[in-house]
Amino acid sequence: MVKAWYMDNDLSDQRLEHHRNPPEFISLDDLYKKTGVEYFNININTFTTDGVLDKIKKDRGYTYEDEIVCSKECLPNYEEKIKSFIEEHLHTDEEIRLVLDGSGYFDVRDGSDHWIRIAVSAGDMIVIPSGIYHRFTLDTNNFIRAKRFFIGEPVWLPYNRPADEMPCRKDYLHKLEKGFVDANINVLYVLKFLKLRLVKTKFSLDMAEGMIIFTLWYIALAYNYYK
Ligand SMILES: CSCCC(=O)/C(O)=C/O
Ligand SMILES: [Fe+2]
Ligand code: NI
Repeated sequence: MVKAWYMDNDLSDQRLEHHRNPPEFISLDDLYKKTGVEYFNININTFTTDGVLDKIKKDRGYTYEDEIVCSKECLPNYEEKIKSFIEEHLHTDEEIRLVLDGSGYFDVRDGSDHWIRIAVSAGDMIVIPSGIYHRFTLDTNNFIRAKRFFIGEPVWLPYNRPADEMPCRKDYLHKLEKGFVDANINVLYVLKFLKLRLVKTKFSLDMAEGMIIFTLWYIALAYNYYK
C-alpha cells in the first residue's frame, strides 16, 4: 500500500527511507493538492478482467503500454539507467506507472521545492504530471516490475533540472498556482448551487439533472479549450 512522506536532507544511500525526524507522512489527498500526483489502487490479481484498469485507460486515453523490470539481471545498462532515474528531471508528458511486483520510491518536489517520497509496491498506480521535477530509485529490495502507459507514441526522454524555461514546466507551475483541487471543488460547488436553484425554481429533478449534464459538458469543452 502506497505511503508518502517528506524526506530529510541526508544525501546518503537513496535506497533507504529518508524519513524526517520525527516522520512527516502526507495523505494522498494532500499529495494531489501539493503536487498534482494522482493515485489509483489496482487489484493486480484481477485487473485483467475486473475492468478497473480498462476504465482508467479508456477515460484517460492511454493507448500504449509495456512493462519495465528494474533489476541488475533484467535491465539493460542497469547502472546507467538507475543513475539517470535518480537524477532530478521532468518529462513533457505524464509518467504513468502501475507496479506489478517489487517496490521502489518516486520522489517529487512540492511547490516549496521540498522532496516528497512516494513508496510504491504491487497494486500502486501513480500518474506523475508533466513538468514536475521528480526522480526514481529502487529501495533496498533492488527490484521492481511495472507497467508503463502512454497517450500515443511513448516519449521517455528526461530533461534534467534546470529545465525551467520548458513550456511544460511553465504549464505545470501555472496549474500548481491555480491549485489542483480548487478547480474541481469550484466546479462541484457551482453544480450543487445550480441544482439547488433549479429545483427551487420548480424545475423537475429530471430537468435539473439535464441542465447539470449540459453544464458539465459545457465546462468540459471550455476546459479543453483553455487548458
Ligand atoms: C519503475 S519505472 C522506472 C523509472 C522510470 O521509468 C522513470 O521514468 C523515472 O522517472
Ligand atoms: Fe521520470
Ligand atoms: Ni522517467
